[in-house]
Amino acid sequence: MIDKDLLRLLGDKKKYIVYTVISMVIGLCANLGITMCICQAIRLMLEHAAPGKYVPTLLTGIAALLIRYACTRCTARLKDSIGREVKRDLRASTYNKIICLGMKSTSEMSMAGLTQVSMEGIEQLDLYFSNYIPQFFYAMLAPVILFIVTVRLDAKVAIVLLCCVPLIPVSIIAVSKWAKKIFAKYWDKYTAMGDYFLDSVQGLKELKIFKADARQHEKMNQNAEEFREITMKVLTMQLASTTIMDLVAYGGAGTGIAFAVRDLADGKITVMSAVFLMLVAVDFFLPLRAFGSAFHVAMNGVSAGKKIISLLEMEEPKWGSESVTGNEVVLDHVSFSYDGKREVLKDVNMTFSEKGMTAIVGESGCGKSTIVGLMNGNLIPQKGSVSVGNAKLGQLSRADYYSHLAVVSCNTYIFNDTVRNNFCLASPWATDEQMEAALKKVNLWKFIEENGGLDKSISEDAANISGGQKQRLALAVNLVADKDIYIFDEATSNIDIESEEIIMKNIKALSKEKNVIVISHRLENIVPADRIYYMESKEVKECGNHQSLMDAKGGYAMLYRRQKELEKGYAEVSA
Ligand SMILES: Nc1ncnc2c1ncn2[C@@H]1O[C@H](COP(=O)(O)OP(=O)(O)OP(=O)(O)O)[C@@H](O)[C@H]1O
Repeated sequence: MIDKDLLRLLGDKKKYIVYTVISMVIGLCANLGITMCICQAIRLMLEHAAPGKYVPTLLTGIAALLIRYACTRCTARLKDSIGREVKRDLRASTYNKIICLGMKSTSEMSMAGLTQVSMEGIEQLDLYFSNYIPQFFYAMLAPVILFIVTVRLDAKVAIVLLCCVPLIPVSIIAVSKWAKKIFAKYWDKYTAMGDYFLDSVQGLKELKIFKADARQHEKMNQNAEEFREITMKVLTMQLASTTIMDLVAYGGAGTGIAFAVRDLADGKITVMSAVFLMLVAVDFFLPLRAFGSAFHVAMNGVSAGKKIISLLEMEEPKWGSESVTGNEVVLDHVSFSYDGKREVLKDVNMTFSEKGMTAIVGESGCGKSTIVGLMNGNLIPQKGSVSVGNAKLGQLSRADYYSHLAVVSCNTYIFNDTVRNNFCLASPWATDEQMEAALKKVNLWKFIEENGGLDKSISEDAANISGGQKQRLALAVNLVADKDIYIFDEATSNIDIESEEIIMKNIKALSKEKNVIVISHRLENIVPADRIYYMESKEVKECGNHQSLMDAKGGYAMLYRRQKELEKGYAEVSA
C-alpha cells in the first residue's frame, strides 16, 4: 500500500511524516479524554451531583479540548510543510534533470508530457505524501490504541470492533487492482490529450491550409471524450469504494454498539462504560475510512509519481571536469544506435581540424544530425569515442566545452526579447558596437536600425521577422559569442538565396580562424570546404575536397551532378 520507490522521493522529509503521525495520535488521545469527560459529566448528572463536582471534569475537558485543537493545527501545519517542501524539492530535481538531459529530455518525452508531469504530476504527489502516508500509519495505530483503552471496559465489544476494522483495508485492496488500472489509463489519456492539443495548436497553420482543422477538431473532441469517460470511471470507482467503506465503518460501529447495549442490559457494564463505548465505536473505523478516501486521491499521485521517477531515472549524458585543451574534434570508430537494435552509424571515423571548414553530406537519413548529437554530447556512442583536443568528450566539463562550442541550425531558438538581450544571453559582455558589427556582417543592421535598433523586440520564436532574417540573426548572435568550434546543421535550409549566400560567406570567413563543421543538403554550399565526408547508409563512403571527390566519380559526384541538374531544371521552369 506504500510504494517504496515513491518513498525514496521524500528524502530527508520522512521525519515530518513521523511528527505528523505523533501529532495525530496525541490528538486521538485528547479526543478520548474529551469523550471520558462527557461520560463523567453524564454520570454526575445521573447522580444529581453538586455543581462544584463538575469543576475538575470541566477543567480536564477544556485542557483536552485545547490539546486537541493544538494537535489539529500542528497536524495541518506539518502536512502543509511536507507538501510544500516535497513539491519544492521535486520541482527542483525535475527541473535540474531536464537541464542535465539537455535536448534528450524533449526528444524522449513529449513537451506536453514534460509539462504535465512537472506541474500537475507534482501537485498530485503532494497529496500522496502530505495526506495519504501519514494517514496510513495513523490508521494502523488508532484502532490498536482504542482497543487498549476499551478492552478494560468491555473485552467482547473491543474485540468485535477490532475484528471488524480489517474489513476496510480488505475492501481497499479489493478495489486497488481495479483502481491501479484505471489510474494508469487516466494518466495516459490525460497526457495523450495534452500532446494532441499542443500538437494541434502548434500545427494550426498547416491544419488550416490543408483544411484538416475540422477533422483534427473531431479527433480532439474524441480525445476529450475518452478523457471524460475515464474520469467518470474514476469517479464511479471512488463512489463505489466509499460506499463499501461506509457500510463497513458504520456497520462495524453499529455491531459494536449493539453488543455494548446488550451488555448494559445484562448489567455487565456500567452506563458510563456503555456511553463511552457507543461514542468511540465509530472512531475505530474513521481513520481507516479517511485512509480509504485518501487512497483514491493517492493512486492518482502514484501514477504521476511513477512518471516523475521514470523522468528522474533517465540516463543523463555523462560529463567530467576537465577543461578543453584543443579544438580538434575526432570521431574514432564510432557506432551508434538510438534503440540498441537498429544501427544508424557504423564505424565512423572523422577528423574536424582546429581551423578550416569540414562538411558532412549524404542522402537524408544517413546519420548527419546524429553526428551533431554525438559532437554536442547529447548522444553517447555505443562503440568508439568522440574526442575534443586530447580528451574524450565524457571527460570534459560540459560548461567548459559549451563555452567553446556553437551549434547553429535552421531552428536555433530566438527568444521573445529584444535583439540586444538575445545577444546578451550568449555573450553577456557584448557591447552595442560588437552587436552592430555582427549584424552588419550578416546584412541585417539596416533592417534592425530602421525597426527600433537593438531594442527591437523579437516575438516568440521570431514570428515577427522573416525566416532568413531569423537565421541571419542567429548567426550574428553566435559570431559575437566568439566560439572555437562552430557546427552549422542545415543553417541555411528553407531561406532565400540572398540570406543563404550571406550566411555561407560568413561561414567561409569564419573557417579561417575556427573549426567550422557544416552540414548542408545543398552541395553547392560546401564546395569550398577543405574536407568533405560523404556518407551513405550509416557509413562514411568517401572523403576529400570537392575536386578530388568529383574526380573519383563516386556517390558524391553523382549526388552533386543530380542536384545541379535539378537546380538547372527548376531555374528553367521558373524563368
Ligand atoms: N530520436 C531518434 N530515435 C530513433 N531513430 C532516430 C532518431 N533520430 C534519428 N533517427 C534515425 O536515425 C537515422 C539517422 O537520422 P539523422 O537525423 O541523423 O539523419 P540525417 O542524415 O541528419 O537526415 P536528414 O538529412 O534528413 O536530416 C535515420 O534513420 C532516423 O530515422
